[in-house]
Amino acid sequence: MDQPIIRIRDLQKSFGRLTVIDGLDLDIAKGEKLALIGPSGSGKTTILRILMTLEDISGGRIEVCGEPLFHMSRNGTEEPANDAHLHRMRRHIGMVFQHFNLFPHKTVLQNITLAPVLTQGATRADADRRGRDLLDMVGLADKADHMPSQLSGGQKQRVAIARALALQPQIMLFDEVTSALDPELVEEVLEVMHRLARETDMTMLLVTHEMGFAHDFADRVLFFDKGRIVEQGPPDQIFTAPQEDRTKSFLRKIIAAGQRV
Ligand SMILES: Nc1ncnc2c1ncn2[C@@H]1O[C@H](COP(=O)(O)OP(=O)(O)OP(=O)(O)O)[C@@H](O)[C@H]1O
Repeated sequence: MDQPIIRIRDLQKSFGRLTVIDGLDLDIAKGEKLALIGPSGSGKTTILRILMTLEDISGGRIEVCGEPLFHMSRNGTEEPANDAHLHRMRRHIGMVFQHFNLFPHKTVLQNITLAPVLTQGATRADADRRGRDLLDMVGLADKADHMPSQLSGGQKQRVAIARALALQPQIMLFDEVTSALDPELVEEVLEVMHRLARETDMTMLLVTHEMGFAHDFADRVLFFDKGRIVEQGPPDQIFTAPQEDRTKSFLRKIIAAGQRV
């Protein structure tokens, strides 16, 4: 692998006495599409939140685009060096959450243009133009002037994706983006993510309980359990010929519950 866009070494994360990430090593290549799967509580979301600097770390090292994400502070904890460093690092990464977190009193277009204008100094005209292009890309060109309350859950999530893309990140993190949606709205969101995966060279990390989607979407699937990567490989290998007992038993339960893998 050339210089990885994300490099994680011996990452540790505890909440009090609970160890959630336990010595994680991971290199992610630029443009790679990764799916993180595994039982509830295995630490998948925590990894995304750490990369987004929404959580600090208990030990180890993370580099994003060749730069450390955290520095050891004087009191011995790892944290972003200062606001300027944090701001610079956050520009690399966008995240879409399970709950869309749109600003309820802003229009759809304003939701998308607010951050580029406020944090990246974009002109209103440029932000509007790009915002409308992104709405077109997620199939919501006609909803620019609607309020979030007028949208379905699937539409809200597509706005949230457009909003994250408006900051032009190199890396996008998707945390269970369809799990709060009614089943009939899931497909429209997955379709947008498929298109992003196929048509852009963005690096994408997806935490999901939808194994069929992970299979179709990812270049590499990581199976997590208890804060460690138990097994990883191309989707065909993980889903049709898993090697580890814990992966096999996890997938057996998923299949028994009627899910496509
Ligand atoms: N802020 C927090 N304080 C204390 N414990 C936390 C906190 N955030 C997460 N945890 C715990 O860390 C563990 C890992 O949580 P995490 O959300 O990363 O798992 P996950 O694999 O994403 O699970 P799921 O698939 O259910 O989303 C869980 O036991 C969770 O309860």
